[in-house]
Amino acid sequence: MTDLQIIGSEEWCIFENLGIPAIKARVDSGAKTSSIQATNIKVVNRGAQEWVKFEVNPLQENRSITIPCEAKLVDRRMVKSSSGISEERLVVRTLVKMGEHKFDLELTLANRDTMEFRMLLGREALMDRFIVNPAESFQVQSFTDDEVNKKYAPFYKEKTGLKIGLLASNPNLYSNKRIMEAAEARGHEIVFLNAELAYMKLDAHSPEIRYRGGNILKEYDAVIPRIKPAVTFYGCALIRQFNTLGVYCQNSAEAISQSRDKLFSSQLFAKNDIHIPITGFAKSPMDTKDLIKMVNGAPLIIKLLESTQGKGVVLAETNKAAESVINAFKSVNTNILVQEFIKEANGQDIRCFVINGKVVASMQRQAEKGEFRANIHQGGKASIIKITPEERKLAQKAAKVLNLAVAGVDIIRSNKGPLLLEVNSSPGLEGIENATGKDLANAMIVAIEKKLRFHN
Ligand SMILES: Nc1ncnc2c1ncn2[C@@H]1O[C@H](COP(=O)(O)OP(=O)(O)OP(=O)(O)O)[C@@H](O)[C@H]1O
Ligand SMILES: [Mg+2]
Ligand SMILES: [Mg+2]
Repeated sequence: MTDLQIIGSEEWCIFENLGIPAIKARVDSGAKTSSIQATNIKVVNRGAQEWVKFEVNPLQENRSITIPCEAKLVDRRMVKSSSGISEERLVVRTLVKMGEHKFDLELTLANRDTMEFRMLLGREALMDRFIVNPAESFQVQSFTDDEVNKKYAPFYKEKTGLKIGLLASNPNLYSNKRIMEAAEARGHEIVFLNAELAYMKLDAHSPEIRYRGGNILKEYDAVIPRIKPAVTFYGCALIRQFNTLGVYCQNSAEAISQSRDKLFSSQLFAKNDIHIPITGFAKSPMDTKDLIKMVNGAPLIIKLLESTQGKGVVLAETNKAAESVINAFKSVNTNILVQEFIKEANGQDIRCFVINGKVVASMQRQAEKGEFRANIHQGGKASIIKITPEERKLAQKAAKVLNLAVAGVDIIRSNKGPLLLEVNSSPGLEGIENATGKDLANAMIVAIEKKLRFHN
């Protein structure tokens, strides 16, 4: 017993094989296995042996130093988190150095829980080596702040770009992948933020945004909101919070929420002398007949107030059909608008991509045979189109009225001239980049640089 070394409640560990020069561990005899905070965990096969690639932020309250690590995978274990949910944790084995002691250590990769300490040293590591004196710290070896800083000096990246957050839901979407790619290519740091995993502290003195696990999101220069319709309400609250924290948001919460409300945005367009197809809206089914007459009768279009990808857009061919569809929606308290059908468009519409007030790309969409909706999701085919100066002006004005820095503006060609159909605040990139060959993701990042007067 007597030749066991005494250790304190916190100690420095060195992992030469992982490339971690020093990491402070909480000695935790309550835990069997040791654990380390790890993100971006990936299992890779090397012959018969499985390895794990992961990243460690070894310093407390410092996410700017990230060390990419690799170690042998030795086990997968189910652990119960404090909230009672079981999840799989990977266990790796690697060499640790603590003062004169060098030994193989099993480490659980803890990817989610908030860890004040980036590492816990459990019983297995202590057994037959150390005796814990919880009243003391750094009994094995101790480093001054200066020494720690020196060890980490090579890891400090010189900050050359902006720090951008992509506030969205699915990192695998074409548009999101392209935006991440474009920001990185221009030398910025971009972080994918799942809107539903962020939460806020509302406080006059120290407002915050935190992320699942407890990290505080700070030092962001800009946020690109790509909020899906299902999370508009919460996403916009987050954007306002980023704004409060002084972060530039490429589209504002106000602009996004008003563009999502087809009735409200139609009112804004009408008020600003932007031509739209004749549109009616009524609360009561008592007036349905007159509502139909008001938009010049069938065939007419019925639209759910909040819809995308053409899913909530219906063509009613006769007055009778229109009346029953309208009243059916009303009987389930669904808000709809009724609109004159632009037959002469022949299933075509025009999508203009507007950035900072300019149309930067445009395409024509042609509906599938037998379909009037030109949406790509409804089988529409895209092609390049040269828009008229009038259409360009219409698109730019619509984006301006809604105060959107990035907008997808849909226009339909009618006998009365171009009419505005709607404006999208998170226009998709795939269809229009493929059709036009333009790098719109790059244009979005350049637009942020311009707004922030950033020069590299
Ligand atoms: N009044 C109309 N007359 C003729 N065709 C129309 C009319 N309104 C819509 N369409 C067709 O239906 C498609 C879908 O309509 P709209 O863009 O209003 O709906 P959406 O579901 O919001 O689509 P998005 O995915 O573009 O947000 C349009 O792109 C157009 O091709
Ligand atoms: Mg829409
Ligand atoms: Mg549309």
